[in-house]
Amino acid sequence: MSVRVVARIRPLLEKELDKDIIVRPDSAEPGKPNTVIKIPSPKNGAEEFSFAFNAVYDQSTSQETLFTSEVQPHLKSLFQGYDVTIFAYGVTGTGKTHTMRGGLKLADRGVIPRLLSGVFRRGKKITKDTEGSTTVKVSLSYYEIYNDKVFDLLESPDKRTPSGLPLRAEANGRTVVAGLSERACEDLRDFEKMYIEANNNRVTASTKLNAHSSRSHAILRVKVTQMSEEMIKESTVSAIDLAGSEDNRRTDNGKERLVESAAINKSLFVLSQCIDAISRGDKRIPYRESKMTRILSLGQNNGITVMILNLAPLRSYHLDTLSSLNVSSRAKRIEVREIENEVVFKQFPRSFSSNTVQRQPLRPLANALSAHNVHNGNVAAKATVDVARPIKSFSVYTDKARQSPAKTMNMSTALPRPVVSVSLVPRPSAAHKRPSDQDSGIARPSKMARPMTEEPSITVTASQIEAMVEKKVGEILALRSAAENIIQQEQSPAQPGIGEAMQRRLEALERRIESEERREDSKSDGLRYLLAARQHKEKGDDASALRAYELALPYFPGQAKLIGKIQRLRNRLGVSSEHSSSSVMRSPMKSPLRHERRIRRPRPTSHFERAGSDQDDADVEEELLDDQTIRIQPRKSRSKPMARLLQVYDDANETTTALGARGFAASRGLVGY
Ligand SMILES: Nc1ncnc2c1ncn2[C@@H]1O[C@H](COP(=O)(O)OP(=O)(O)OP(=O)(O)O)[C@@H](O)[C@H]1O
Repeated sequence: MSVRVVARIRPLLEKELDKDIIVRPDSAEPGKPNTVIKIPSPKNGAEEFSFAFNAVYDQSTSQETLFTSEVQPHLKSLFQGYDVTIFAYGVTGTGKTHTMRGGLKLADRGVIPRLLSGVFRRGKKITKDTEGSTTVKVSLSYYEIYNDKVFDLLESPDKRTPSGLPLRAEANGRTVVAGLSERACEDLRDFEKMYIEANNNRVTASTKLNAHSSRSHAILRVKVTQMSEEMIKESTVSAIDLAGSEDNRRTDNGKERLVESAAINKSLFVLSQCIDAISRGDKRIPYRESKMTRILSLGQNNGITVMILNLAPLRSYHLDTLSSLNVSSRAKRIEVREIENEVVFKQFPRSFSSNTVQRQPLRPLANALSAHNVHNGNVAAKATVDVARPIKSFSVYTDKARQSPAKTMNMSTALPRPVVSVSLVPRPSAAHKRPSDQDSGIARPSKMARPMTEEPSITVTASQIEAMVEKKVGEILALRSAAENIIQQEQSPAQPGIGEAMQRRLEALERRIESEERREDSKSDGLRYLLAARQHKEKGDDASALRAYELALPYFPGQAKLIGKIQRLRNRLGVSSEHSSSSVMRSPMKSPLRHERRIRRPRPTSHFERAGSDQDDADVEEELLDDQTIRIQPRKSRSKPMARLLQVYDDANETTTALGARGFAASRGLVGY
């Protein structure tokens, strides 16, 4: 299943005028719900761009409507064992926090409090329906990523260390925050108290564009654990309120806000690079370039992902809006594997005589091998993870390629699914499927054990199944006992305290690595933008080059030549500094990730020289790069003149229009991050 991307247009705020509205919702066919956003071309007002989404919500959409349409349907999936991720994306001041958190009044409550209310309600119902034999526990963790550092929002700010909490990759491929607190939450009242307190710990500040601007990405993780005598099922819903990208010429940000802004913009820039890379099918996705993308792991995370694109309808947001429309319309092509977390069975049957009916299902065993989500207490499953580390996989297809699901990469197709399968995990019913999937009539791409191509028909006799089950159970029990032995050895009284001391040393080492990585990162980020800018310039994409230079500026504050170069580019593009191209015209096909690739290797000598005023520009980079002790040789000649064309993507019609870069960029371009 691909990431579901929906757009929400916020209403006008005080002092905003109807006449300035340029974003409008539309439907793909008359009489159908809105799924298209239309926005004029910045170059030619008579021309309109269309961007198609899974759903579009207009200014009048209430918090309740958004929740019942986009979030509530996934509650059922959550309790079936799927992980769910919901995140709000958009420019500063477009309504992300309003959407996710909302106001205090009942009608204004956003996605998060409604989600929790739904979780508690459903949990209670399950306990009631099973007459108490299944209990549901809810626990929360809540943290922010501020200036690329992770801070626990459930801890008071005075407990924060300057370097924040480290990230750790788990054997199953997930990235987790080490040392994050997790609080049990009994009911909605309990949650609200915790949530309000935690939000007071979040960094917000007033900017010119938003009186209560979030200066951090906030991630709430709600873990739902269902327990009965036989099994433990765990699943997580993550609700993420991203900080908004911002144009610092419009924010009037001072020094502190500028540093925050650079961190926000950088992480969103990396997010757009990841989206680009995934939608192109690149092997390397630059998740590691920022903490936010590591945690979000878009396209790597299993389960269900919903991206809510928040939009302001106004002309003053024109380029930023185009930018986020471009990024998010590509995000909807990202394929995520929708697989259930495996159930952890508390006991395996002791014997498997032919009249034993309750055989452990083949599916959970297969899932245990893939170990997507392993309950802490299950040693056997943990050991299995270590043995067979799952392959991180994601699948990508373009909208057009939907008809050919065979293109989708899914490692799970390697597992043949027997015709007979006994599972305690209910398979989602048709009612569970998303409306978009039902409408389209397109077969939903794979769950873990669901082959994409036609299922091979395997005839398996009852005794064969029994033998298979017995073999698998034997393997798992052997692994479990091996793992238990290891743990016993580690806990042996002959070596008191070794585990703890070792743990402390490992954590200290990890913190050191993290802080060194961070130092390196901040040094290299500026250089990376510079090089990206240079590559855009070489391709004749001045608007993107300008954007990258602007992103580089906070890393080289007051650098006169860099400022001069930005000014020259602005003049050349006819962009005023007031509304400069904080967003940069870039086609969905043109990705800054390409910079990523080249950035790491110094370019060959023949790539770095240009005549006229461009030579000055080359000097700036070289000077700055020299400062950072990285030498890049001047380019002698330019072998291939680059076509100065920009592709503008019309997602609804799936067409691209080529525009002259200079001409188009002169009216300011689209797509930054
Ligand atoms: N759907 C809506 N209905 C009413 N008011 C809204 C809506 N969306 C946003 N607003 C208002 O718009 C303003 C900006 O919204 P909000 O703070 O949620 O933006 P944001 O995208 O989270 O910004 P930032 O990225 O700076 O944190 C707030 O005053 C908020 O109440």
